[in-house]
Amino acid sequence: MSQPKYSDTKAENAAFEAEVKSIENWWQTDRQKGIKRPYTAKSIAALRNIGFKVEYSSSTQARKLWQILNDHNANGTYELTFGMVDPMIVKETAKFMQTVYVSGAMCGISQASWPGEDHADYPADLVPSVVKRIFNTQLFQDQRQTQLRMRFDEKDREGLECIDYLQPIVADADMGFGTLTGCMKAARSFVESGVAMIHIDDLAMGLKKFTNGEGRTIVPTSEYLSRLTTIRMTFDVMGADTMLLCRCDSDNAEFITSVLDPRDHPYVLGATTLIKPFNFAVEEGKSIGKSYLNVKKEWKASAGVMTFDDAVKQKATPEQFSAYLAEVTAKITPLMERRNISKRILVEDIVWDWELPRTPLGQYMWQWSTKAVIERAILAAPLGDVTWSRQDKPNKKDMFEFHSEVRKVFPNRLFGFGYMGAYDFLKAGYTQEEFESFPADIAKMGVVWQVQPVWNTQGLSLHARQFASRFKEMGIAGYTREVSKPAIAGMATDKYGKPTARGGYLADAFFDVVAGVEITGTEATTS
Ligand SMILES: C[C@](O)(C(=O)O)[C@H](CC(=O)O)C(=O)O
Repeated sequence: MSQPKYSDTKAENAAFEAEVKSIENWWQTDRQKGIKRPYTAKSIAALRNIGFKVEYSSSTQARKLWQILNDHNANGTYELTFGMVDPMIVKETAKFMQTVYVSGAMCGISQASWPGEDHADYPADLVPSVVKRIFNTQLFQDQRQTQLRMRFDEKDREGLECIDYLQPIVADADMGFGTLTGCMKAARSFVESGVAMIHIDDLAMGLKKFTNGEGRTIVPTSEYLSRLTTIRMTFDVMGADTMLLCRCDSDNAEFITSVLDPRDHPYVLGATTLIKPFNFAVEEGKSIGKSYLNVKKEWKASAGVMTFDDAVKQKATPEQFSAYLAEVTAKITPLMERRNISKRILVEDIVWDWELPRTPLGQYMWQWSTKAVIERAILAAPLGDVTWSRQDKPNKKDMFEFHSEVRKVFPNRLFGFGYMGAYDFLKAGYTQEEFESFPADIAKMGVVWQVQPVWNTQGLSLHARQFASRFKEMGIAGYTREVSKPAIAGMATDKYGKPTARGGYLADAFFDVVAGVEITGTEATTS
């Protein structure tokens, strides 16, 4: 019979109390102390493998990233990186980039066994598996470099490049893969992959549209906060310092899945003329061959679609409306109370119905605003380490307002920002100079981690297309001239002048060590 884990319940209590204390102490560290949890250290301890501490590489990488981003924040500078999925490309960027980004969209299109658009419909461990491959390659390249360097004596080593291959990896955790337990498992896989930071957003699963003119669909604030809490709880249970980037996709969102959270009520759209439901209008439109978008536009106009507050404003005098606003903004005011307050002040019922505009997929219509995005980001911030408001297109006013308002509440907040592939700064009203200085300008507001996520489908595709066409023309002789010779010339070489790209000497070193041959210093050979 095996030994029981504890000699008696007193020993068990002592081990449990020690675990609680160690969590409390950990939460006081510089890295952790800014996070506000809605649960206790005791609850986390009660979910742990007590007395069995695993130190994850993810924590090491997260602490490194935390330092990098805080240094940028202190200096008003920034890290600008791009999306990568191929470990060998990551290796080449190590000399120039401090971080690596693994994009969900790029994994979905190029790494899943069945490719697709950015729906996060691939297996939940796909992005972690890409991160793991990249992280293992980083370790390998670092090990290869150690082996190469240790073959030289100290003086000769001075002329050899010495690269930090272990750039922290930031990865896309999309919407958290559905259920609470799904979200937990995804977070666990990310930690085990060696990731430094993941981002999670407030989008609804399965409702992303790309080209049909429909906007994004978000989940209620409460669901977004539970996703973030689930991730944070998983990190805490694992004892991982992994960073959490709270991405908010409410900018330009058009729909919300549910109206259960009163914090969302001011932004839900309702009909002020009680016509037939939008759903019916869509069916009728279909039967006579009208496009969905036209039906939507016409229906919204006939139904007088607006927020409840706008419906009140339309009926109230300016004094009545100010009195109404003063009451409803004093605290979280659900729709029912908004109705009662407006009725008391205006002495009439406001005709307004948020069920009529529901779409054939059940979404409620939503009026996005920077204020709504700011409110979400502020609620989310204490659970995470970095904030990112994803924008459909660059917008000067929103950029400034968002970051400065969040900073009024969290003065030292770190932000991330993604440059979507189709962004056109000049069309969005920026001058060329403003565009050039944009990354540095937003860094001054705390936007310290910046990314171009979709380089794979732009830069890499462009290079591949150009190379394929050139290869067709020049053949293998041209390849040697234009590709292999310059590539080899650019590689670090071993002490005998051989290029070191794939680390053949590392492979051989394992054999040498087993055979008792010394592999360091001037006696080493690299044959
Ligand atoms: C950043 C992003 O989440 C990604 O998966 O790379 C995408 C990128 C894109 O679709 O342009 C996103 O911004 O939603």
